[in-house]
Amino acid sequence: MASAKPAVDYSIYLVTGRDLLPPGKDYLESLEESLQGGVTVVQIREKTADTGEFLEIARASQVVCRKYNVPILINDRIDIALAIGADGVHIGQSDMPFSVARRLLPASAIIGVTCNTPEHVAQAVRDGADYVGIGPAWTTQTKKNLSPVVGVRGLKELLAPLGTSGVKSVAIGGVKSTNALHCLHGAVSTIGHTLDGLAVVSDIVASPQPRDAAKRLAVIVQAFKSTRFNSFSLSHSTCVNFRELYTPEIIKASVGKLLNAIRTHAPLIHQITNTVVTTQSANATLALGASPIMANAPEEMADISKIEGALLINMGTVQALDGMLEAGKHANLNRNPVVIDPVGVGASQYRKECADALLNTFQATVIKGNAGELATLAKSDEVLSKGVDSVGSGFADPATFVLNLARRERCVVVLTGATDWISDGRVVVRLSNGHPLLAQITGSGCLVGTCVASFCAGASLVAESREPARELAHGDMLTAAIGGVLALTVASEFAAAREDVKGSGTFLGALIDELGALTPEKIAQAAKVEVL
Ligand SMILES: Cc1ncc(COP(=O)(O)OP(=O)(O)O)c(N)n1
Ligand SMILES: Cc1ncsc1CCOP(=O)(O)O
Repeated sequence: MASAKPAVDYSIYLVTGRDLLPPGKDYLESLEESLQGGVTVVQIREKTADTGEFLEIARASQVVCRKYNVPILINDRIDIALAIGADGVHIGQSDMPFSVARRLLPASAIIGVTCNTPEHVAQAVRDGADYVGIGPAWTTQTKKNLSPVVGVRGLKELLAPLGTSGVKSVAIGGVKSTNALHCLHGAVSTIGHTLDGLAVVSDIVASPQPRDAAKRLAVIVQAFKSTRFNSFSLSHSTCVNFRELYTPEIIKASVGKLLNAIRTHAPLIHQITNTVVTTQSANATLALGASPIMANAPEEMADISKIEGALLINMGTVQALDGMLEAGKHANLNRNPVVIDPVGVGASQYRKECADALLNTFQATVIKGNAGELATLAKSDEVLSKGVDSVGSGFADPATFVLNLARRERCVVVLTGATDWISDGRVVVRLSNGHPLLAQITGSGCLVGTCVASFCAGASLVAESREPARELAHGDMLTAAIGGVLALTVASEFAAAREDVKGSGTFLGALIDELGALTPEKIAQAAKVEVL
């Protein structure tokens, strides 16, 4: 074993699995190709080999790893690690206790520990582990007796106990190039702790081209790591003064540009929405200048999400959860923004489970809801719901609430009500437009979701940077969310002021008309925007 602790780059952590090799693919050839593709650390995991065979495989693998100067770790077997002088070991919760492994191994040995709960992580930190393998992030066929899936949002909870310990972390379980960016972006603790890498078996080993498979992952991890603001951590506000970037004047001007972009490009707004508001949502989309498509079948999601636009998932009548999950995954893959409207999420346990499934399966760009809905998502009992409505006067401190929820869910949060509150985890904006008649029509909140999705598509179309390896959605989604809310609330004021509006029935028609008649100038004149 080497004398000094090797510096390990955990970015692309390959765990071997010979059973998964494609027919005809040689193990060592696959390993070497994956190293050429950018694997930065290798763990030899042999669940079926006897000791002699394991030793032979480990030795042969070490020769290949040394050629690329990549550290080699051994799964479970301290004896094999000692025998070949490996760089370290990976141990699970039911393997050799950490203290014994530490005693048996040289001081220079890297020891990594599997952690499935925050308590496991806290213990690994106390023990002095070098890194933790946290997960399972998703379900996988690769490991028997898999622990319960924690999901991307669970990874974030597992990162929290690492604190300032310096212990490194990799996510494991179902990690693939198709979900890698979601995993990295979503798994950031509230104090800004990010993953150090991704641990992968099948996405590389089962590939006939492991070099390409490793490269795909490496590009994503490197791009994520090089992003200056890859987390919603407090440190942001010390680097950039966001309140200078987002003044009310700048916001109003940017919203106008997004409205023009929608009108010019008519982006596709894919909406999986409830049966109550489908027609009015489609009409509102058309009025704004975008192009609606209402499509629920999982089979069509891959095709629909290839067209540039945005996705709205409205949980008002959850009839198509499979379609919603599939649509969200494909939207992330194609870098289309995703707006989630968790309508009535507090009304039933089923809806709560659906919302969890959605938020763990793909990364939302914007979550929009009333106080009761967002309180349910945040697991707060400060505001209660009755059906799809919020009960009571709302949060005592809505600004802090939206800021924290945005940081927790790693997206823009829109809290609707008489006053609307919007945050991306860095800036909080208060909007004070709207009219009481909005409360007299069904689905006015759903229309906000439609407008926000349309503006997100507009923001994506005019985005200055388009880096698919680094961004799950291109463009300024904070401004987009503000634009969507302003469009509906400002239009509602114009509609309510019309002489032909006699009540809620005529108001709805006038509202659609006024959405169609909105201009950047009208929005800029009427918008009541405060940046807090
Ligand atoms: C990086 C990494 N994380 C977790 C595991 C799982 O290890 P363990 O819990 O010991 O289960 P087996 O791998 O032995 O099935 C891992 N191997 N690597
Ligand atoms: C070893 C291990 N530990 C938790 S999940 C897992 C297997 C991960 O394999 P894959 O990357 O193919 O999902």
